[in-house]
Formats: sequence, structure tokens, C-alpha cells
Amino acid sequence: MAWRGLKLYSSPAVSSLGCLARFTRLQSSVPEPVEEEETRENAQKETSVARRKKSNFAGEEIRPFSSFLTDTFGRNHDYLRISLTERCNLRCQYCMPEAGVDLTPKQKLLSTEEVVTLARLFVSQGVNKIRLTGGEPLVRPDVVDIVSELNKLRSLGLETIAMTTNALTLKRKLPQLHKAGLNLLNISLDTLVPAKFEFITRRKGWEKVMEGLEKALELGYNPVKLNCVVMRGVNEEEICDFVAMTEKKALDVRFIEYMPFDGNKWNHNKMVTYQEMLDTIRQRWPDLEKMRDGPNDTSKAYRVPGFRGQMGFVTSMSEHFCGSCNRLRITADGNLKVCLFGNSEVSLRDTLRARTSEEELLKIIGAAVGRKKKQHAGMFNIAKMKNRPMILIDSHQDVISHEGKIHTKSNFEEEHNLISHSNGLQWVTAKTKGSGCFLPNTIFHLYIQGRSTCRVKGFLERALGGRNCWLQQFYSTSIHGACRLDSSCIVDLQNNKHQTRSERKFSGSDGTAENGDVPAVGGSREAHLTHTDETGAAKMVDVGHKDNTRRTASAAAAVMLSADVFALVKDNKMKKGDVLTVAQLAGIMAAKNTSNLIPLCHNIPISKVDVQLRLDPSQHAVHIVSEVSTTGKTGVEMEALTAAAVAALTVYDMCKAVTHDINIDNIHLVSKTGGQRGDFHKS
Ligand SMILES: Nc1nc2c(ncn2[C@@H]2O[C@H](COP(=O)(O)OP(=O)(O)OP(=O)(O)O)[C@@H](O)[C@H]2O)c(=O)[nH]1
Ligand SMILES: C[S@@+](CC[C@H](N)C(=O)[O-])C[C@H]1O[C@@H](n2cnc3c(N)ncnc32)[C@H](O)[C@@H]1O
Ligand code: SF4
Ligand code: SF4
Repeated sequence: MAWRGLKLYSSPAVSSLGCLARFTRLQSSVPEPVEEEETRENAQKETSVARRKKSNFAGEEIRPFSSFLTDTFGRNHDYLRISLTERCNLRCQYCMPEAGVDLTPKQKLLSTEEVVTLARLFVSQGVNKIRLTGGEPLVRPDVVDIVSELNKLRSLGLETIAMTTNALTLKRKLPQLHKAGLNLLNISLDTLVPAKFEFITRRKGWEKVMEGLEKALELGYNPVKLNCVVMRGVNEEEICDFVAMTEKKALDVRFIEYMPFDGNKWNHNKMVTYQEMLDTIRQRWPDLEKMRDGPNDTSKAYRVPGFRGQMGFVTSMSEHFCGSCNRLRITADGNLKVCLFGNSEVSLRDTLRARTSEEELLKIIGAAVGRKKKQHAGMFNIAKMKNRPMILIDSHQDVISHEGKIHTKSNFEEEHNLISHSNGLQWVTAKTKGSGCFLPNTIFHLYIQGRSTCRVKGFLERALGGRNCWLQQFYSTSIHGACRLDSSCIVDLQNNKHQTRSERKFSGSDGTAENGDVPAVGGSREAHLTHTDETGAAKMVDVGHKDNTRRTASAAAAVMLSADVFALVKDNKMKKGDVLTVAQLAGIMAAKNTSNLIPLCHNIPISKVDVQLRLDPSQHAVHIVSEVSTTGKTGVEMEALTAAAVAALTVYDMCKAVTHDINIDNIHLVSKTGGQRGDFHKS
């Protein structure tokens, strides 16, 4: 009985390149090719240790990172993005609604001094990179002064002063900014066609941006990062033109997946994914090389060999990078926002202006960081969420009633029964009639107790619409009944927890998603359904926190044939071709495609697939055994089972022209090693 086998081997994850190599790369502008990406989480941990070692003059002792800036998932937040303004001299379609946005009154914006005071506080806690952004940071008249003041924080540990700009006025302002200490520059440019620029940004100015870019290169910024939001039907055919720019220029062109924000008319079809972009580029440059990414990089780096510059992909939508997130944001009006896609904000401006002690301020910051969720809600949930415009991601937080009355947040808290629970959740109980109030710029869930129906929902949506305030989820205890606007509501201001009967059915959330996680109802963690979210929708379990370990799995299947068909297979006389070879290849390909076939299965780097087929004349059977290995965060039993099952189906397919009397039997897992729950060997 002969076994016929085909094997697929690929090299395991490169783990031997240690912390030293990574750190060297951070200091250098010379791109380094790598074979596979290592986990950003591990790299982040090691690098922040390296930094703390470096920042300690004794050189040996490791200082713990500030607990105020460390979240419950162990992420150290050493990168602060400060929005200097909500204003902008462009109107990019993907960022700002056509009608523009309401601006916060000047007195509510952070002053120069307040920006610097907050920056100093964060730097004293370990922030080593500050990015100035907006709106358009260059429209702020005191931008050079702010950079100069930030430059004085270098002695406290600030290493990088960065800016993201549309570069419209950069040519004129950059020399001063450079002198003041700006040492990293990201320029946004989505097209190389001037007329298209006007279409995308609704303003003229492409030539000025190009002049700004040239000025940056001239002043020695290396690389200058060029941000390009890729949109289908708009600029995706320019991807290769952008890559071509990296041949001679010290550019890092970063292709950004188009993200949904309110008013930007995002839809899934307009988004060009990282993989699609890669495919496009590889068609022209097949030898495109993957480079090593920094531990907290938002982009995945590549280069064309021999080119001076490089490129990157910001994959916020298709492959989020929340596991290594080290970013916090301060909005133009002084709110701390711990996540780009989160809606919880706390006003540092008000705390500063109330002359609260530094210690209190740190406690407030620490509490907000402590509430940061593990990751954003996932591509499709974000897309379903109403989110505010990107330009207002850093905006104000007035409070409105559903009648349109505008309150300040502090008034609101006094007037209404805002309850802060010890677990950090905030709820308000209000009557929808007359006094229901909602926070704008907040996505929240609403839970109506009593006889409320979709008409209430419609009413609320109308009341909230246009005020940067959105109803994300609507729960009612009753699905029938009259519309009653005097029902008692519970509005979840922080987009936090509710429980209804339907949710209890699905109380399996592990509380990690930013959007709408629901607490288990008296259940233990073990009782949770890990593959559904609070609405019952399917979700993949996050395995980002797990260590990479060597894992193997083997599975088997049998195809029972009739004697005549068995003989045809054995003698390789089947008209369709060589049954065993085709089935082996099918099994291997299936293993590699498992994550595309099994909905909640992870896409993991397979290092080996081996499918063997054995003919058993005594039973007229084809016995199939698959073996799969990986070094990864989750096991490969589904890959092994899929390989065996698809190889068996292929045997059937190759033979079905002769007879349909074929049984596929006994698909099962033979063994599994390397998982957290121990090895398995079928007895
Ligand atoms: N999901 C997510 N995406 C972010 C975040 N910050 C920036 N981005 C994405 O990265 C794009 C470019 O942002 P930039 O302002 O250039 O900042 P950056 O990517 O942090 O820049 P570097 O510091 O040079 O790495 C944005 O348009 C977003 O798509 C974040 O905190 N979360
Ligand atoms: C909001 S802008 C602020 C800084 C500056 N005005 C600029 O355009 O560079 C920061 C970055 O966000 C990006 N951005 C804005 N809206 C986006 C969206 N819907 N999807 C992806 N990136 C977006 C911009 O391209 C820019 O690179
Ligand atoms: S992306 Fe930048 S330049 Fe464009 S509208 Fe938004 S803030 Fe302005
Ligand atoms: S979505 Fe939130 S958690 Fe994820 S990388 Fe962005 S800021 Fe960090």
C-alpha cells in the first residue's frame, strides 16, 4: 500500500532577529528587508523597555512606564497627537462634509500655553513623540511658537516633534518650523493630477502642495511621509504613479485605506484594501520587498529594491493595528480622546482651567486611559456606526436636548441624573418628554423601558440628526405598542452597557470591542459565547495577546469506493486525470484557504502542509491524512480538517462521472499539539 505525498514548506516566522536589530532600525533611515512580520505587540514591549533603559542615565535599571499612560492591556502610550485647530483651508471629501462643520468658539480652544502645559505633563509621564495635527495645523498663527516651546521639552525625554499637514502653506512656513525643532513631517496628497486635486479637496492648490513637498525634501526631511487616501473610482489607478515617485525621492508614500466618518459617504465598495493595493503594485514590481515595521507603526512598510524611498499601507480597516496602539489624542478644545474610533472623551481643558492639581489631572488621564478598549469595533461595525467627520474627531462636546436646546456639558451633568458607576460606566436617566438630553459627538445606545416602538426611534434619530450625535443601537423592551414619548429612557453616554432580553441571549462579549460591548448577565467568562458579539453577530476572537507557539494538527478522512472505481483510481485510468495527485493538491490549497472558507477562522501563517493518500484494496478505500504546522497564536486543526475534507471531496469529484455511489467517511482530527489547552491525540 503506497502513500503518495506532496509537501509544502515555508520558512517559519523569523524570530531570531532580536530587540537590538529592531532598535537599530528605529534609529536608521536605511530600509531593511525582512521575510515575515513579527508581532507588533512583542516588539512594542521590547522597544519600550529599550527606551526606558536608554532614558535612564544609569543605563541598566529599567524604569516602569507611567501607570497613568498604561492601559489595562499593557499598552504604553508614548505618542500624543495634539489637534491645534478644527479649521482647514481645504475641504477633502473623505474628511469633511460638503457643508463644512460648526467650529468651536475660540475661547473654548486650547491656548498656546495650555497646549504646552499639557504636552509637558504627558512628556513627564513618558510621551516621547508629539504630532501636531488638526484640522490644518498650519492655519494656526502660533504654530511656530508651539513647536519652539515643545522643543524645550526634549530635555524631559521628547524625541520627536511631528506634524501632519496638507502642505498648502508649507513652503513658506517650513523653514521657521524646521528651525524651531520640527523633525518629522507627513504631507497629505491624494492625487498627482491637479484637476483631480481640486475635485477631491474642493479647492485649488496642488502646485502649492508640491512646492511644500519639495521644500521639505530640500530641508533634509528624510523620509517625508506622503499620506494618500485611496478611493475606488477616484485615485486608485494612480497607485503605481505614487510608487514611481519613490524611485528618486526620499519619500515614504503611505497608502491609507479609506475610513468611514460622518458625511464622507463612505461605502465598502469605495474602499481599496491593502491586499488589492499590494496586488496592483506587484503586477508592475513583482520583486516588491516587505520591510521591517517599527513596533508601533500605523503602516506596513514595503519598498521596490533599488528605489531611494519606500511605501507603506495604513490598514486601519482591513487589518487593524490596535494591539500595538501607543496613541492618545488631545482635541483642539482640550478633550483627551483615547481612541480614534472611540467616543469617550474627557475635558482636560476644563480641569486645567479649574486649576486642579497636576496629580488630579494625571488621575483623570489615567482613568481615561484605563477605560481604553482593546481595539476598534471592526471594519463593518465602524462603517455601520455613525461617526463624526474626521476633521471634527477632535471637536467640541456641547450637549443638546432632543428639542434642540443646547447645554454645556457641565450644565447637563448638573441638570440631569448622571450616574457614574464605580466601574466607570456613565448612565443617565431622563424622560424623553421635555427633558431628554444627549451628548453630541457621541455615538450611544438607547434603551427604552416601557411601550416604545420604532416611532420613538425615528423621533430620536430626527432629534439627534445633524448635531453630530447618533443613535447607534436602539433597544426596547417591547416590540409592539404605541409610540410613547414619555417613556423613561436610559441613555448610555459612554456607549457602554445595556442588558435586554435579546442581548442576554448573546451575553458573550469579552468586553474588548470599542463599540457596544455588553456585560454578561451573571455569567462567568467561561459561559461566554466567544464567537458572537452582543447583538448576536458573528465575530472573530481576538488572539492578539497570545504568544506565538509551534502548533501542529493532523486530520484524516476516508473515501469508500466501489471495486471497479477503486481499480480505475489505482491504475490511474480515471478519465478526468490523476485522482490522487489532484486530490493532494486540492488538500494543500484548501488548507491555505481555510480562513476564507470557515467564517470565524483566523488567517494564520502556515509553515507546512502535508497531504498523503493511501489506497486500501481490502476496503476499496482511499485513506487521506493531512498534517499542518504553524508558529502562531492559534492552532491549525481547522486547516488540517479542511485539507482532509477537500481532498476527499476532490476524490469524489474526480470519480463521480463513473458512479455516485461513493461515501466520504470519518473526517476527524487525529492529533493536535501546541495549544494552550494541551495536546490531543485521538485514541
Ligand atoms: N486606527 C487608527 N488609525 C490611525 C491612528 N492615527 C493615525 N491613523 C491613520 O494613519 C493615517 C496617517 O496619520 P498621520 O497623521 O500621518 O500619523 P501616523 O500614521 O501616526 O504617522 P507616523 O507617526 O509617521 O507613523 C491617518 O489618516 C489614519 O488613517 C490611530 O490612532 N488609529
Ligand atoms: C485629518 S488630517 C489633519 C491634518 C492635515 N489637515 C492633513 O490633511 O494632513 C490627518 C490625516 O487624516 C487623513 N484622513 C482624513 N480623513 C480620512 C478618511 N476618511 N480615511 C482615511 N484617512 C483620512 C488625511 O488624509 C490626513 O493624512
Ligand atoms: S484631510 Fe486635512 S486638509 Fe483635508 S479637509 Fe481634512 S483636515 Fe483639511
Ligand atoms: S482604533 Fe483606537 S485602539 Fe485602534 S489603533 Fe486607532 S486609536 Fe489605537
